[in-house]
Amino acid sequence: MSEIPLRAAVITVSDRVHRGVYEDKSGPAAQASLKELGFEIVATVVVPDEAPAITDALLTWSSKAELVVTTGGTGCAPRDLTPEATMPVLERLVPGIAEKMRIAGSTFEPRSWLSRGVSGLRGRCLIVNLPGSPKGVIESLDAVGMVLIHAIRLANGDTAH
Ligand SMILES: Nc1ncnc2c1ncn2[C@@H]1O[C@H](COP(=O)(O)OP(=O)(O)OP(=O)(O)O)[C@@H](O)[C@H]1O
Ligand SMILES: Nc1nc2c(c(=O)[nH]1)N[C@H]1C(S)=C(S)[C@@H](COP(=O)(O)O)O[C@H]1N2
Repeated sequence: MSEIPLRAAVITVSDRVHRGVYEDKSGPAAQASLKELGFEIVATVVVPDEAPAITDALLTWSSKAELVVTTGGTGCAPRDLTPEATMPVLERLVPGIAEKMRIAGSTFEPRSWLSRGVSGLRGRCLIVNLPGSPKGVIESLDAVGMVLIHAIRLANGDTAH
């Protein structure tokens, strides 16, 4: 078993959750799926659909975890800008993870193609944008769970295949 810790931070991007209009169900859904994959959840954060807040949270937690996932704000609505706030933080893209999530999602929800989420690496940390709905979170993590872990092991120097 690899010695690499599997610490994950979950960032919920939602104006309405941030304002308390409704309870965050997507963040807890991500936590549950990640725990099943063997991750320790080191942070759960809620931020509005504001680029500085999203970018700051990514910068903070990418230095303290091997995986940071965001949920929400990946769509085409005017305030959906999570991908745009994520790109400046990434050093290397891992586009296949986002592509696989969209392809897998399309079997459940044809509108999965409208998630503009990105995925990539900052140092040894893998960052992945998930869609905002709890259903989208679960479906997406189910589709890429093991791929995430392999990517993290490689990024952290465990290159055994
Ligand atoms: N964190 C969340 N918890 C529970 N439900 C959510 C969450 N994010 C999204 N959803 C559900 O998915 C739907 C579409 O996602 P959308 O991105 O519009 O929500 P949102 O990010 O909370 O929106 P906004 O940022 O405008 O408040 C929402 O109407 C809601 O039903
Ligand atoms: N697997 C999966 N992906 C999904 C969905 C879903 O239900 N399941 N919802 C789609 C919808 S309806 C939208 S609008 C986009 C963007 O959602 P977001 O803006 O909440 O991130 O995610 C898409 N991706």
